[in-house]
Amino acid sequence: MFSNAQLHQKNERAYKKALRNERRTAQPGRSPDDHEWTPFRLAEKKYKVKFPPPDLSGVLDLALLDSERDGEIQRSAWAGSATAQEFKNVGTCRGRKVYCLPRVPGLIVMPGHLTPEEQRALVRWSLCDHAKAPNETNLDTHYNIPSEGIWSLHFQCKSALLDPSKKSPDRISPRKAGPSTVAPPPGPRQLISNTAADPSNFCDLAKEPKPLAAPSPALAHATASELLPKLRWANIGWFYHWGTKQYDFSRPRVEIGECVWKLCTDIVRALPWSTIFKRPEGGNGPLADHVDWMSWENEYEPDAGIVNFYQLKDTLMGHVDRSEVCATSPLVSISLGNAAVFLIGGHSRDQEPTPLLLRSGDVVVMSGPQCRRAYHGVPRVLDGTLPDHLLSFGEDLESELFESYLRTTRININVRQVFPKGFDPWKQGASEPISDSCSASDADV
Ligand SMILES: O=C(O)CCC(=O)C(=O)O
Ligand SMILES: [Fe+2]
Repeated sequence: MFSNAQLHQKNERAYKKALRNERRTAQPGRSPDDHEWTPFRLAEKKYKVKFPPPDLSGVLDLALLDSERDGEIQRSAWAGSATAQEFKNVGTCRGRKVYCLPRVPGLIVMPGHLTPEEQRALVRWSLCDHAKAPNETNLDTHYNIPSEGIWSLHFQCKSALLDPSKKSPDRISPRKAGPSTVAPPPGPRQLISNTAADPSNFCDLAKEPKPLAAPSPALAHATASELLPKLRWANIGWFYHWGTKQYDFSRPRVEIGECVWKLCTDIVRALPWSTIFKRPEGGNGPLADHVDWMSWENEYEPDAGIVNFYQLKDTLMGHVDRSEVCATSPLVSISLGNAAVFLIGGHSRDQEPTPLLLRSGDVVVMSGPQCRRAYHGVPRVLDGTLPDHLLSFGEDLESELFESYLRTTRININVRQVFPKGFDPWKQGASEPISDSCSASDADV
């Protein structure tokens, strides 16, 4: 087995062997000519390529500015460049530096914003506290996941392996399609482009039927440890309906975990908004006058979101988060675990995206009308980039399980505000939430 570092060195035997393999297995003529792809798709393709490893010299890697992170960067074979893209320091937030990218007004990057302790606490929160009922995960569409949640059951499976006096939990049964479930269309998952929500169409979108997704047919019983790598997302706050890509306001919102709610509100209150949205010297620069940043300090109220769990092979295709009625208020995005290439472009895929390297503990905020409705995606999770502080949870079994899970994982906590302050969905005609039962929705299992 060759190491990741060897696959990055052109004169290594491993590199040459992998290159020969790649040439043998490449299937010429399968993809359309490059000129048929939009600049966003081209960038996705570039960073997805497994071998030869993509060149990250055009990827802005702001961790390189921080000498405290030298070790973390040098231990992995991946690094971007601190000069790849234009950026400016616009002040501090909670004592850490804040950067903006002039190419994407409203995009805020805070490298290394979270301490190692905060990162470990958020990993625990994501897996132990959050990825379970009443929050929905992608696994719920297909399996009857017991209420303890997938992480606790995985822990019980592993404990039973080490201690024969402990009983291993029963295998998890697959769900059966019900009379009201709707099978997803055959073939690869459709990229449905949903209507952008706004206060004027909210009522119609809220009334659209949101049927339950049908489970995949013929799934076998499985252990929690077998299913854990298939955990892909856990819902936060208002329930999201994947079939229509709209929120389902007929289901009551689950409170956001206190630690995440507080972290996001502290960040939004402490950001130097007047500098971030300052019009460039002497001009009618691109920053619109109507950006409502002055109200965010008091009116920011996160109420929805998602925790994304990426295994090393997973990607998130370019998309726009347009289901929130409020199209400007800050979206807070927290990266944990392995690093990734994040692409952010403009309002169409025709605009070439800016690539950023996001590492564990980095926080990105997407705010204002240009950035909140910009195309963005994650074409690559970078293997071997887990920082040491996520390999030191402790000495007990659960700590070991966190460490081994994280070696192949990136977690992203993505927190949003659906409604502008003062907008009352029930006065607009949305049906009141009816029950607190946990239904299942479309998922990649
Ligand atoms: O994983 C990320 O950094 C971005 C996630 C994202 O864009 C989303 O959940 O909509
Ligand atoms: Fe997104």
